[in-house]
This record gives sequence, C-alpha cells and structure tokens, in this order.
Amino acid sequence: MAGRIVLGANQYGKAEVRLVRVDRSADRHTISDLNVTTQLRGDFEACHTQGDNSQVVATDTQKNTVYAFAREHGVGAPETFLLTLAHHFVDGFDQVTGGTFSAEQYAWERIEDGDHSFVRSGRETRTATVEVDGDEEVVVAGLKDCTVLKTTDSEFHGFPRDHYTTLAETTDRILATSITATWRYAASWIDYDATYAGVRDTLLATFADHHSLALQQTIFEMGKAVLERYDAVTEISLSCPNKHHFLVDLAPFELDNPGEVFYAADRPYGLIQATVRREPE
Ligand SMILES: O=c1[nH]c(=O)c2[nH]c(=O)[nH]c2[nH]1
Repeated sequence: MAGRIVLGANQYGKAEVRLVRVDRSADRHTISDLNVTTQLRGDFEACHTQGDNSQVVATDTQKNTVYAFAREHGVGAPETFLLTLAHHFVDGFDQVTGGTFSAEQYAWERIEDGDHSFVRSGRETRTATVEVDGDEEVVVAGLKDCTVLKTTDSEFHGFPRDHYTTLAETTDRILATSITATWRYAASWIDYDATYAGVRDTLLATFADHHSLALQQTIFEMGKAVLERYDAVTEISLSCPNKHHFLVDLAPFELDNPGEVFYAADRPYGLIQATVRREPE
C-alpha cells in the first residue's frame, strides 16, 4: 500500500490528578476533592514525528499547574476550576489550540456537623468537562454511579414476542439503575453548584414520581424534566443499566413469593441510553 504515513488526531496531558484542597479561611473548614484530567491539543507534530519537545508543555507541568491554581485561585465549582485551567493553557501557549479538561468530584459530609471532620458520602460522583477548540468552549456537567431503585410503579409489557422471547410481561416490577448523566450548558460562568444540585434533585424526583412503562420512558421523562426546569441546559444524555431483579422461585420450598424475594443480577444487563434535547426554534 502506497501513501505517506502521517500523524492523525492526538492529544496528551496528565490523567487523574488527585487534588484535595482545604479551605481553612474560617474555623469551619471546607474541602474540595477532585480527580482532574488535562488533555491538550494543538501543534505537537514535531514531537510525535521527530522527538522535538520544544513545543511540549510537559504533563508534569500540567499536573503542577492544577495544584498551583488550587492555591492561587481556590477550587470552587469544578466547572469554574476547569475553565480557569483551560484558559491558562489555551490562551497562554501559542501551540495549544484546544483541549479537554475534566474532573470527578467526590462529596464529603460533615460528621456531627463538626468543623473539620468529614465522612465520604458516596451517593454519586459529580463530573465536569470543559472542551475548548479555538474560541469555542463547551461546558458539560454530569453525575455517575447514582444508584436508584423503586420497588413498584414500574411495568414492562406489550413488547413483540417471537421464537426467542421468554420474558414474562409484568405490571409490577422493581426498577433499578445506576444513572450516568451528562448535560451541556448554554452559557459559561453560571452558578454551577446550584444548577448541579437542582438537576440531580430533578432527576431523582422524576425517577421516584414517574410511573414507568419502560426504563426508556423513565429516562426520557427525567431528561425532559431537567430541560423544562433549567433554561441553561441545552441537552442531556443519560446512560442507565437496567439492574434486573428477578423474583426467586420459592415453590420448591412450598413457599409463595408475592414480590418479596429477588435475585439481584449483575450481568448481563439492559443498557438504555438516550439524549434529550431542545428542538431548534
Ligand atoms: O424497561 C425495559 N426496557 C427494555 O427495553 C427491556 N427489555 C427487557 O428485557 N426488559 C426491559 N425493560
């Protein structure tokens, strides 16, 4: 096969910079606990093809910048911290034309409402990504590992039956999933913390309140509720494994099982994914 061999798309940076910042400006301390990844894009061809590092902002430097910025600027909302980092690299180095800056944030709660002792509250992990390409910048917030379950108010029936169908129709089942959601903001520099909390609460409330005929329908309702409530959100993508709970057959033990005892399967699982967005006007 003829043809010149050239470098394709590339990016590089420091992955999973674990950053914990303590704000001790008051007696009541606060903590920010982040896992930050920086990925720079731009003119790095000479490094790849010739080993010329003259344009390479070392990944070690990127990691140091994360820690130094935590001291110089504080952390605040992860989206704000990532925007500040992104502008530093993209505006400060001619060879950097864009990048992806992302973070996971872990939540801590105060122990007995104390000033400096915390317990990790593992309800969900907050995520944030800032994508920069030249003058374009996109801020995406999200959450993952948000495991929810409802014991009723969920049905699944009316699906086609063919030679391979064994699934029984049901008008009452457990519905459980682990929500991964990402949503895109229309504008930068909004109140990211308040919007995050509101979107998360909206997702949870809709999961709880909606009478589900399919996980697909529940996902759409959750996304729709977020878009109806938050003008700043332009679209939301949800990825939800259907964490199947199978009723155990207790008849061999001469026991009935009126929806009480389940086998919680871990795999395989249905994987339902959808984006809910606004129709352009
Ligand atoms: O909510 C559901 N959606 C499906 O597409 C599906 N398929 C299946 O076997 N169970 C379910 N449940």
